[in-house]
Amino acid sequence: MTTFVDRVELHAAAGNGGHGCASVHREKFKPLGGPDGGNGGRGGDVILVVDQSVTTLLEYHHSPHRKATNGQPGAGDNRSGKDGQDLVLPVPDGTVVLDKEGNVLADLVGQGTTFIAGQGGRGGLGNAALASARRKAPGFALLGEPGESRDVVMELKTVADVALVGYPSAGKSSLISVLSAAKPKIADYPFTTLVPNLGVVTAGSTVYTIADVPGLIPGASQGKGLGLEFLRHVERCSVLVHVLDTATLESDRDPVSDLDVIEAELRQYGGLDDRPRLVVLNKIDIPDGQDLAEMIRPELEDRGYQVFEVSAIARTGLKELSFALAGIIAEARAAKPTEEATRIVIRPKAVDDAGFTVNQEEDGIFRVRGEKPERWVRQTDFNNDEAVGYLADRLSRLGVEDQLMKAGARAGDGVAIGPEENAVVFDWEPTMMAGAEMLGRRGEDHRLEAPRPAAQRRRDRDAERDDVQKEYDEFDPF
Ligand SMILES: Nc1nc2c(ncn2[C@@H]2O[C@H](COP(=O)(O)OP(=O)(O)OP(=O)(O)O)[C@@H](O)[C@H]2O)c(=O)[nH]1
Ligand SMILES: [Mg+2]
Repeated sequence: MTTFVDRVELHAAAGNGGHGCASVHREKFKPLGGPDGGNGGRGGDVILVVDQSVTTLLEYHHSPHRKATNGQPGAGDNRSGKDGQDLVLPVPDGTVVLDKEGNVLADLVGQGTTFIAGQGGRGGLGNAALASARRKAPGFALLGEPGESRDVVMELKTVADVALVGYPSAGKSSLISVLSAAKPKIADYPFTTLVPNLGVVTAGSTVYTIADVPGLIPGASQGKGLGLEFLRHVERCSVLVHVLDTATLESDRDPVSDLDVIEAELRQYGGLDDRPRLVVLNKIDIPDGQDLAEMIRPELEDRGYQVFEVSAIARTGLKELSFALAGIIAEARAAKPTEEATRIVIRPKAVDDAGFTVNQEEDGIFRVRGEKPERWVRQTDFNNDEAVGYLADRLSRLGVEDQLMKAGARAGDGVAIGPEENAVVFDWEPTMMAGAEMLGRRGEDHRLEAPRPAAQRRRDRDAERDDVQKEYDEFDPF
């Protein structure tokens, strides 16, 4: 039996960035030759790419954890670390990527369409790159950033040429099993098919795909039964085939009213009106079925349908059906102007790149959120005072200090940078951030210290800021 997995969870872990290197050039008779620590390499991305030769998500069902390689650390003598390798994961055409809450992140259609599921971490700058007029020989380097780790859900919206629609037990799965090499599960009770099956049919020189999906019942378009799940798959097919049961034992049904019910559901769902349709009358191996088929054929043809009488069990009428479908598909393909150009899906930016927010929380802590401040914190080696000072300069230049002050933060207040689960917490000292390791001064109450007059404080800060500003005008690594 072929297993068809159309919904999987993927845990994508991008590679970490390599750390920058802090090193001093050494040469005979030149004891202090200047900083020459190289930058760390970028961590590899985890990238999803549509590959039309891939038909299921089964592989990710079996091994859902995927990791790209890390960037290498920088080295002395200005040697940069090697970048990590991107991990390219092939996915079937029609894969929809969602987050855990069910929001669509990307809809991947067309060979080569890509989506970055996990972004590799940036490499840290080495001390050579961090040198500036003011900081001629930095004794520190930036850390590489951890790669992005993300859980996504991938769903397959079938991209088949033909969709078989009909009531449960009309014989859709049986039909696909005899038209193609697919071996779907077939049983004698409703809703056998829980996920779509995909079969490949060869008729003459035309090769096309046919999707077998869960049976429809009245109310499907409103989400009854597996209706919506099912209709999601039909959306992309270019031909619809009504599979009608000519031998149903349910007394209140007959093929023509079945057809009306299904058509009403399709109309309700919408967007499928332009798709060509044809009708298959199945189960004519049963004598009553054969009689009924002959009786209703004229009515269906009057409605404009091309009608095929078949038996999936006795395998009759199949050739005519598969060649008729091949004809319609060949025509549809010829009418399609050109192959859709490869579309690159660029992941939307999560937060405003330049911005950050400061909020005081219930416990009195001031929380700073924003891409840059959070990144800078990740890049900082808190065991190195100079690196911590550099971080303080960066934050001050971005205006984080100003905002903290506006939000009412006072010297000694707790400031957290980053999300709740993963933040770095400081005791705040204006224009000088101390690392968490320097928190030892318990018992001192900053509020008791005589504060500088506000105007003086501002002047001092501005003077310092100008200095920092100048340095940054001269050099900004990002
Ligand atoms: N006699 C006869 N029985 C058939 C024929 N085609 C299918 N059946 C039987 O009808 C039952 C349902 O067939 P399926 O192929 O599972 O029907 P389905 O349309 O896929 O059903 P769902 O997946 O529930 O929507 C099975 O017991 C089949 O053996 C046929 O041509 N003749
Ligand atoms: Mg079925």
